[in-house]
Amino acid sequence: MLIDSFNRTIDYIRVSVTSRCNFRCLYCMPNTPFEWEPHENILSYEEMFEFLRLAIDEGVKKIRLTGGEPLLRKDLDVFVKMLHDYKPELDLALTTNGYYLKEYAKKLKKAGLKRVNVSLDSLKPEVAAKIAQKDVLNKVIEGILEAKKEGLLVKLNTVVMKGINDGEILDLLEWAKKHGMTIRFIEFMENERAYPGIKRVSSDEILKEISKKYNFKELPKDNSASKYFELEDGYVFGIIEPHSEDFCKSCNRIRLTAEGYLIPCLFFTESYNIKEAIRKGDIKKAAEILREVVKNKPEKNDWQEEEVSSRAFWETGG
Ligand SMILES: Nc1nc2c(ncn2[C@@H]2O[C@H](COP(=O)(O)OP(=O)(O)OP(=O)(O)O)[C@@H](O)[C@H]2O)c(=O)[nH]1
Ligand SMILES: C[S@@+](CC[C@H](N)C(=O)[O-])C[C@H]1O[C@@H](n2cnc3c(N)ncnc32)[C@H](O)[C@@H]1O
Ligand code: SF4
Ligand code: SF4
Repeated sequence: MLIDSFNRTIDYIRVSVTSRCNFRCLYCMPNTPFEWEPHENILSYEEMFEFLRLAIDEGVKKIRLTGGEPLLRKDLDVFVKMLHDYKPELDLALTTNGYYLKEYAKKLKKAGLKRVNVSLDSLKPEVAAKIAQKDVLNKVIEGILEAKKEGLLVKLNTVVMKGINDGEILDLLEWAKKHGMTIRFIEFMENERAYPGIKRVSSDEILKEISKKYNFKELPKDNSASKYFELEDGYVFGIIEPHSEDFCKSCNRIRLTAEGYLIPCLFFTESYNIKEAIRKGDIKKAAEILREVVKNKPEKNDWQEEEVSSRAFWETGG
């Protein structure tokens, strides 16, 4: 079992399979990064699997594939199948911008993927295009509906930004409700790479907007990043509020990047690399690094102190 210095059990790994993306979201990667890692620096699926097998044997129960845009990496379904076949009861999930989901949903489901979380920031084509800096809405919606049709459990993620999509909170909630999907509204996490003009909408403001039309009650919190709320008719939505004081108390996760960096926390730049150990077949060393990362997880992020992170979301996978 992996337990950190604050007695939190770490049983969730988010794996960024590629840093590349076909969107340029204002809150994440508004500009194309200076240069991409050369191919030889990227872990192969087999190398990632070697490490993840070790982590699973140490108690990891949930693996989420993310990016950049994970569906840009070839044969993602093959990787999903490797993980699923190793431990079918894994909570195996994907976070995607949805653009290529229509094509991939069936294959991913067949390979053993259970869940998919899709970013949906607006229902207005021109607003979605402003945020992603590309005309994306139709393809994203088609992808979401196809994933649902294939029997994947679908959640929606919305980063709420002042003056951009904060007028659509109720519309997005009602769209998600109509389609039987949970939506989570995310507080923008201030980041040096984001477009400078982006302003966060707080969880209180989001809840206030929803309360204009609905009564709801907060549900007991588990170790998910999200708080969940239930409307009177039983529909459940979520809020992800990393600026709140108790957000990190239930942290159960670390991150692995495509270049082999293990990252103790989304906010900080600290990282450790397992590539050399894995390429040498030195599993003992990789296990030592994994324990070191868990031991060095910080108690909490610095968004709570109104600081700005310099860690790129597209590398860590969010
Ligand atoms: N600050 C912070 N944000 C996180 C963390 N984990 C996820 N998020 C953010 O929460 C949002 C939703 O993340 P997802 O990729 O859907 O993953 P998840 O919330 O773990 O998904 P579920 O397993 O369905 O609960 C994204 O904006 C992530 O960047 C975390 O450990 N810290
Ligand atoms: C980095 S993306 C990678 C996966 C995929 N490309 C996507 O957009 O879903 C993972 C998550 O990070 C979120 N994210 C990126 N930058 C963020 C920021 N500055 N604040 C809050 N959430 C952010 C996205 O909304 C998405 O839910
Ligand atoms: S949030 Fe996802 S889709 Fe948007 S730029 Fe970042 S990695 Fe790409
Ligand atoms: S910000 Fe860091 S410590 Fe807090 S929940 Fe996220 S990864 Fe964990």
